[in-house]
Amino acid sequence: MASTAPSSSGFGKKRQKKGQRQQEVTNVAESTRIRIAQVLEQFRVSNDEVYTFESNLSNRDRAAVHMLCRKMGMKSKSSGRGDQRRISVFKTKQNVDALKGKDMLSCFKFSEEANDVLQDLFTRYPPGDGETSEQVVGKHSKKVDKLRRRKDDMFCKPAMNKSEIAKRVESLASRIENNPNLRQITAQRSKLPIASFKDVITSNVESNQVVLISGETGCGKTTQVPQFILDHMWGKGETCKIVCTQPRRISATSVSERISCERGETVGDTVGYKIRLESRGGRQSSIMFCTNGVLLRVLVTNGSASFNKEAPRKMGKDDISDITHIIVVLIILIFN
Ligand SMILES: Nc1ncnc2c1ncn2[C@@H]1O[C@H](COP(=O)(O)OP(=O)(O)OP(=O)(O)O)[C@@H](O)[C@H]1O
Repeated sequence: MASTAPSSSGFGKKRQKKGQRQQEVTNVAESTRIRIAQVLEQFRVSNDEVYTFESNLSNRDRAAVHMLCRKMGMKSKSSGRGDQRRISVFKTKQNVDALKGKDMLSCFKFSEEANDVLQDLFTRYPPGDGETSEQVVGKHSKKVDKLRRRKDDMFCKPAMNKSEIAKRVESLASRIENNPNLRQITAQRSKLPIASFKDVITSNVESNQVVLISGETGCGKTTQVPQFILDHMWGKGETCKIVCTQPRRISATSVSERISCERGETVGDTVGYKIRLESRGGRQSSIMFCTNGVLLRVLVTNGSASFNKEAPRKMGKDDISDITHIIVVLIILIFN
């Protein structure tokens, strides 16, 4: 429980001030917070060292900038008086270093300890995604490496330009218009509880690295969220690769079938899957369903190619560097 008792100590005052700031930030309109986050993110990935906001920000907006800056590991300072008060944002050395290595962002780095745990886990239980244990821990030939690399383009972004994306969007709209069955499915989709959260979800996904979505069973998390993101990206004329994990192989295949059906397509077109011994779609699929094991293996082997010393795998970054969104299913059970 938060204490509201006044305190004369410096620490108490600091905490009080922090609490006030947090309160001010929660009072800032969501659209303003998103806009500020976008401006800060653009600055963070730019080569600029300082960014100064216009003097038209209110006290609350500036408080939001301070808070978001701290969250993003940057520094901020206000200067000037009255109407001329402005807030400037500065990068720290860590930001600059991270930026220098931004090509490496898609590579997951594990601590020594985590590497040991994962190595042990994968040696005992090699992830089953179609390879036999022998292939995972056994000898590795250049030929197998080459073949695997070619096969793994299913995690690459579809190569589509703006006009191809526009054609896809138009073709979906005309399929819905001309097919009564699809029209009915589309009408049902628009009545799902998650439908009214489409914009909130896409704007949050846009301005945050991690977004947690929780909703009742059947509200539409699994089938709708990947499509919200896809339609949003296509709406901007951008291609994407959305990888969604499912706890079971059967759910990975059935959900990809369901979403394909909702779009009047067959599996392997816009939506595909990759599970043990089987896959549909590939590079051309913008949404890929796979088991947690498949994704983990791809992330781990790319994050640390020499992670398993017995079987150094040089898969190259191509496997994951194209993934724009990862949707992981978390099942949280609440017992009363
Ligand atoms: N194969 C299917 N055939 C017909 N309707 C389906 C099918 N799969 C899903 N639906 C419909 O789509 C709705 C949304 O399902 P979805 O799986 O996206 O919900 P969810 O929020 O992910 O549920 P859960 O938390 O149980 O995974 C369901 O209410 C159901 O009516």
